[in-house]
Amino acid sequence: MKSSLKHMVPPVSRDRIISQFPKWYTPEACLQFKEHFHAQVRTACQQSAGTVGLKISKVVVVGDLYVGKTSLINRFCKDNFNRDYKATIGVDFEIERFEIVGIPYNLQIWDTAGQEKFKCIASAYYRGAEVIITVFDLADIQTLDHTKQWLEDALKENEPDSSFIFLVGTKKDLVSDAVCERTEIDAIRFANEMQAEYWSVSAKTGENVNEFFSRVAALAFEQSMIKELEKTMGHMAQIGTGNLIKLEKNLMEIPEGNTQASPSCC
Ligand SMILES: Nc1nc2c(ncn2[C@@H]2O[C@H](COP(=O)(O)OP(=O)(O)OP(=O)(O)O)[C@@H](O)[C@H]2O)c(=O)[nH]1
Repeated sequence: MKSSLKHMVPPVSRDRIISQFPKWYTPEACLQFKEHFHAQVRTACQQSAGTVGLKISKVVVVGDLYVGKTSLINRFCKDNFNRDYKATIGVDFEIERFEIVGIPYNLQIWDTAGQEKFKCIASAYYRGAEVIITVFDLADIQTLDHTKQWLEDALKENEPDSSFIFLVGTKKDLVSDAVCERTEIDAIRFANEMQAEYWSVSAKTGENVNEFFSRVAALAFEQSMIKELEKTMGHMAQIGTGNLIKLEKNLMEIPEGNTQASPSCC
């Protein structure tokens, strides 16, 4: 059995540096099509590099038991893979360090138990998730059917439209390309209904795992920077006049190519 909350002190690891906006897996189910960080975010990062405090975003990973949630996280955070199954008891978490456009940034990744008997413990940790990752097994199509329920449960604990949602098919190494392509058609339909971005990955081979988490980190980081800039702009408007000025356009509405700054599906 995997222990719950076993390490309160995260292991020291090297920062993962992201300077370009990582690409989506498929344009048919992607949250944002842009190729660059938002201009205002880039400028703010350059101006404040070395002076801002550490930023952190919470990620929760949910899905049926045995779909490979722990393996996905372990492949990314520890670059290892264990063939033996050890059920997660309740929850566990890892912290992964990034440097995005010069700013230090952490993802706090919560691994939750898929077993029914641990569900009430795990669901207590859903709150405040900037990212919800719903996982299914590409080799077990039934687990895809259950992802909507997992997402619904996680969304109940969070403010509406406050989280980026990802749908991830695991164990890509276990299915042929033809089966993977067929399953992806259903998965992409699910992802669109869930307003999620879709990825197929393998924890065993590592295929798409780093690319996927880089995408998660970049989207969550940019979103948190935009929120902070909006707060600062609102604050400056208040200081400037002594009265509350309602900003006509907020940063989220500034068009930049086909950027979608809010967590919604294209
Ligand atoms: N071939 C293959 N096996 C995988 C992959 N990912 C996970 N597995 C195997 O699937 C089994 C379940 O993996 P876990 O990561 O423990 O599943 P989980 O979703 O965390 O399960 P719970 O903790 O019970 O919720 C293990 O035996 C893993 O070795 C993968 O990408 N490829």
